Amino acid sequence: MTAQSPNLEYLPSDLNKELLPQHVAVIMDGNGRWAKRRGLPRIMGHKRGVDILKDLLRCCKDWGIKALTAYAFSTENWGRPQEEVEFLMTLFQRVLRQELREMLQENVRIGFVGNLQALPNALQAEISRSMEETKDNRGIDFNVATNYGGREEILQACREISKKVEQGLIKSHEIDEAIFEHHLYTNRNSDPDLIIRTSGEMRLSNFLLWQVAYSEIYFTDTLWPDFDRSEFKKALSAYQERDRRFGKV
Ligand SMILES: CC(C)=CCC/C(C)=C/CC/C(C)=C/COP(=O)(O)OP(=O)(O)O
Ligand SMILES: C=C(C)CCOP(=O)(O)OP(=O)(O)O
Ligand SMILES: [Mg+2]
Repeated sequence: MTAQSPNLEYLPSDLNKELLPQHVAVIMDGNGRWAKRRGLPRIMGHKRGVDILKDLLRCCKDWGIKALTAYAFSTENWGRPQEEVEFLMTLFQRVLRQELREMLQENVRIGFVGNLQALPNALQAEISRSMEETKDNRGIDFNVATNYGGREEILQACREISKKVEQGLIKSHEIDEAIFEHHLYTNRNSDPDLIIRTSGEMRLSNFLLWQVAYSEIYFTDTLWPDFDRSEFKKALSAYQERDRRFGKV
């Protein structure tokens, strides 16, 4: 996209630029199984998963996709062994620190969605810094869902709106989709056009429950650490075959 990108990746000629999703969301599942199959500790799958995510972000930006949202840690993932949780929190922090400069150069606007106050303080500080420093970038919106749960997001929106009703700032009959969406974590982007879940599981696992109302969903058996550009291209080709009717005929 940008003139200064030295290794700009062009959109494959068999994909239609006019029919690209504006917003892609990914459930990056299968890291643990990928590692296990290689006799490696699960965390090696997460490490490799970071490289895949970085490449996907670059690809989305080069191909003209406006927003990428990645599910990195669910509200239920706290139930994993403590050492895996700790590894993930440290990994998020380290990757943010290491990649910030490049994200600035690449015109990426970073966002985080989820209950961020419950994250370790050092990670919260890194999150605030990366969001602040990239806030004027417009190349692509990159949202990381961390300590994110769709149900929790809906509940906190209800609480915020109820408070405003109590304070007389909103009347209950005025609550509509626009007001509700304004109180969701994801309020800076339109709903995802395409949700991709890797690893063969066919469920949403509490991801973007409100926002997926009319998203196209693509499931693949490929594990996240193997989800390279050619896999992404397959997902986009499948998306371009879909007939999005939005309830109309
Ligand atoms: C900075 C940043 C955004 C980094 C992203 C790192 C990353 C790839 C996080 C995903 C973590 C996760 C719980 C993946 C699910 O695979 P799983 O562990 O459930 O795998 P399994 O289903 O095979 O057990
Ligand atoms: C990808 C992330 C961050 C969460 C969903 O994957 P999980 O592995 O936690 O989901 P379940 O298979 O347990 O539903
Ligand atoms: Mg999993």
